[in-house]
Formats: sequence, structure tokens, C-alpha cells
Amino acid sequence: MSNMNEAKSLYDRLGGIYGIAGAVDDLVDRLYTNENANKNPAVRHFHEQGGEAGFKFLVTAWSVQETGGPKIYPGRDMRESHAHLKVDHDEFDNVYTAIKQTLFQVGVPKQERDEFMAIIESYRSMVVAPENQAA
Ligand code: HEM
Repeated sequence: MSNMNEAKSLYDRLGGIYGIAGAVDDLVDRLYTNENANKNPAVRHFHEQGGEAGFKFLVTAWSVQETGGPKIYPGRDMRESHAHLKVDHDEFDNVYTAIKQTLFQVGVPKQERDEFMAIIESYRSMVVAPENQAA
């Protein structure tokens, strides 16, 4: 084990459960009060129901699993959980930017920010509704 960094997963480099849960805590607080996100009535309706703690749990578990941590995500897949929201590309970009800002804010280094944002981008076609896919 001469080079401990070499094989470290993104999960480890983000600080594991504590690092990821901390970032998600900040992110979800931002999104619940994000004026642009709440212009989508289905998103606003979801936010008005409360439930931040459960939502933070799901987004944390998803992020843990996607970054190479333990396989703990118990939620629905990304297509299924967003279909009814009719998300378009601008709305996706808005959330993308909020995630990027959060990672910067909580002190995640550029390399790890870039790797995480590439994962997020790879889900664009599943989150944006089929009828909004053509840019
Ligand atoms: C790649 C980007 C995204 C990721 C990783 C993500 C992650 C998640 C996860 C893990 C859930 C919980 C799924 C479940 O309930 O089983 C969820 C639900 C949800 N997401 Fe996203 N999301 C993304 C993009 C977006 C965007 C762009 C919006 C809004 C414009 C959004 C709004 C919501 C809302 C409102 C719910 C709750 C839906 C409901 O249960 O009625 N998400 N998301």
C-alpha cells in the first residue's frame, strides 16, 4: 500500500457518508427554496409537502451508491421518479448548477467536483421528460 490515493473511490474522496450527507444537507435546503425550481408546479407541490429529511436520505444514498460506496439506495430509478415532473433542459441545468455550487461551497476539490458533475450529466436523458428531450 505505497500509494493509498491511487485506488480511492470518488465516494472515499468525497469524505464517505459524512462528506456526502453534509453536501446533500446543504443542497436540499437550497433546492427547497429555489425560486426557479419552484416555478415547476409539480416540483413546488413536492416541496410544499415537507419531507426534507426523507428526501435528503434518498439523495444521500443515491450519491453514495453512484460514487462507488456501498449499494444502499432504496429509491426508484431516475426515469421513474422524475417522469411526472415533466422536467425540461433549463430546469435540469438549474439543478445542475445548484449541485455544482454546493460542492464548491462545502469545499470539494475541482477533480472530485468534475467527476461528480459528470455522473449528474450522465443522467440528464433519464431526468428530462421524453417530450422535452429535443433541445
Ligand atoms: C441527475 C440529476 C438528479 C438526481 C441525481 C436526482 C435524484 C433524485 C432522487 C434520488 C430522488 C428520489 C427518488 C425516489 O423517491 O425514489 C428524486 C426525486 C425527485 N427529484 Fe430529482 N434528481 C435529479 C434531478 C432533478 C431535477 C432536475 C429536478 C427538478 C427540476 C428534480 C426534482 C425532484 C423531485 C421534485 C423529486 C420527488 C418526486 C416525487 O417523489 O414526487 N430532480 N430525485
